[in-house]
Amino acid sequence: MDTIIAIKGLEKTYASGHKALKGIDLDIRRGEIFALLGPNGAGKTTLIGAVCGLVRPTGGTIIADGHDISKDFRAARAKIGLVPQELATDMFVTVWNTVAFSRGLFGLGPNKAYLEKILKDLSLWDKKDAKIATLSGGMKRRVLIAKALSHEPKILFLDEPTAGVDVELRRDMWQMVRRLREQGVTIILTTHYIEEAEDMADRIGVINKGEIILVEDKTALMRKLGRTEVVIGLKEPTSAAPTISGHTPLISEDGLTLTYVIDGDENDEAPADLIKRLAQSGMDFTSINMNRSSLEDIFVTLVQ
Ligand SMILES: Nc1ncnc2c1ncn2[C@@H]1O[C@H](COP(=O)(O)OP(=O)(O)OP(=O)(O)O)[C@@H](O)[C@H]1O
Repeated sequence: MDTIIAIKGLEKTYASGHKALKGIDLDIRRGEIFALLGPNGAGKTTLIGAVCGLVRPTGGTIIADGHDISKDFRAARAKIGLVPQELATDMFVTVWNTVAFSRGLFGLGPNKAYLEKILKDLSLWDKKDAKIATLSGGMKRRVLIAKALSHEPKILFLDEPTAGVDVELRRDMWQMVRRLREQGVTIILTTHYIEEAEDMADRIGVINKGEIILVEDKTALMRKLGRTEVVIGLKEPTSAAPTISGHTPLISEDGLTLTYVIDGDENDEAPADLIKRLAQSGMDFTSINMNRSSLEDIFVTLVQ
């Protein structure tokens, strides 16, 4: 497996004495989309900050594309683009100039064709001469992304990219993320919108109280921890719940609803099989509902 970021024993204790990262070990694979999930205050921003050189770790090592962040910072940082949560500076500069300036910070010469392409991809081209202060919140977000991409990074961090963003920008953003991945860029994102991680990510990491509690392939995670509830509405109340293929249902108080729970690691056909057998048993049912647990359910269970 080709690792692009290797984090070992990473610790951060703030001056306040708060331990925000407690010995993080994490490998990010080249070319993947990795979603880092965690509740408020879990340490996501601190972890990203440490990799991007904004937070000075108090222990451990970070290697980004072969460069040690603390010993070889400039070379490591040149590989990384960061889309932070907020735009801090540059209010009176034009879109074009701020993006070109960001590129220059990495010692790269101007590349008009490249900058034009990213501005066009982000629907910012017609705003290229507008001052940042005159842009809407969504447009400012697009500028942040353009700045992060200005030096052609191999690794892109997106910290809560879609918080407070409208539907159109969210869609554009994910299209762009997919395009970048196709070009071989590795993407690490944090999000509170778990359905986005479910849609986009190849792997999921969960951080809680400064510790990584799980890193898993998304599909494997859904399979392992996800479950399906088959809810059967009955015509007549029952008190005797039929056990089918080893599954004993929960019976509602009125005896009219049976809920069978099928674990995620069972056969894909298990729910259909169960329904067929119920029908064969002669039971008279009026409705069938299937609820699959989402990544959100899995996440809440894990963090609890
Ligand atoms: N500069 C700082 N000084 C002291 N404590 C800090 C500092 N920055 C962050 N913390 C604390 O470290 C912990 C981790 O914060 P961090 O911002 O990394 O969490 P997060 O997972 O990004 O949270 P959120 O989802 O709310 O953005 C929190 O308890 C926070 O209060």
